[in-house]
Amino acid sequence: MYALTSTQYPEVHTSHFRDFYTAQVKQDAIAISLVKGMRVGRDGPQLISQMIRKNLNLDCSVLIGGNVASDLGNKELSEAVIASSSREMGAIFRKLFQTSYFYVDILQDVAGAEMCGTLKNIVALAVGIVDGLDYGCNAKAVIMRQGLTEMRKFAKTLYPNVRNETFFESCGLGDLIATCLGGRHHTTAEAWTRAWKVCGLGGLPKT
Ligand SMILES: NC(=O)c1ccc[n+]([C@@H]2O[C@H](COP(=O)([O-])OP(=O)(O)OC[C@H]3O[C@@H](n4cnc5c(N)ncnc54)[C@H](O)[C@@H]3O)[C@@H](O)[C@H]2O)c1
Ligand SMILES: O=P(O)(O)OC[C@H](O)CO
Repeated sequence: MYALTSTQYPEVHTSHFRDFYTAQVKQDAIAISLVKGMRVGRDGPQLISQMIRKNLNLDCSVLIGGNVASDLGNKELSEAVIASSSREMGAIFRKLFQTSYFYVDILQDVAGAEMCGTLKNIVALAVGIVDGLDYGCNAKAVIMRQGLTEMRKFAKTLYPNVRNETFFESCGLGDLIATCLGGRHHTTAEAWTRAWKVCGLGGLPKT
């Protein structure tokens, strides 16, 4: 088993990366990405799984869910999906990840699951701003519901074959709720908004 850290992903499109890993990874290896995000370059948007598939010539699955790391570390009940090109491939990875407190479902919509994991962070920023403004539950419900709808529309614009059902799985609605309740994007946006209310834009850090 060979693990890449997220710090290695920005290099994944380079020939250095390809030469280095193809020398070490067996031809019949299979890959799974745990990264939430995508690369948008001059050649257009690319999912992490697409980059791995293209550059390393490996079949690549993804694991995505409402999985705040500290909760998982405490072995609290969590769930995720593994999205793979086939159910057989998903079943291989499920054996690796599923535990008594971490339930893993299998999907065959890799692009849909990965787009969910990427786009939910934007909705979490908006919910953090709403919390920073001390609005109540109604406004947060609006942002989360409309956010999920826009996630689906945007994903389908880029990848027309993504499935509607994917957005109601753990990678979609589940991850959206977890991130909006306790993720770092939400926490950062709330703190930024509270600071803005006190200091105004001039008092905020430039980064
Ligand atoms: N922490 C969680 O609760 C959690 C849960 C589920 C999924 N994930 C996903 O796992 C991945 C890693 O999350 P993490 O919590 O380990 O994040 P982290 O912030 O702890 O680590 C990310 C690392 O990436 C590096 N990095 C960021 N941009 C870079 C760039 N352009 N070039 C080189 N290095 C860069 C940072 O320096 C950092 O070391 C993310 O895709 C995240 O969405 C995290
Ligand atoms: O801390 P965040 O906002 O990156 O969210 C962490 C995970 O993606 C939640 O599933």
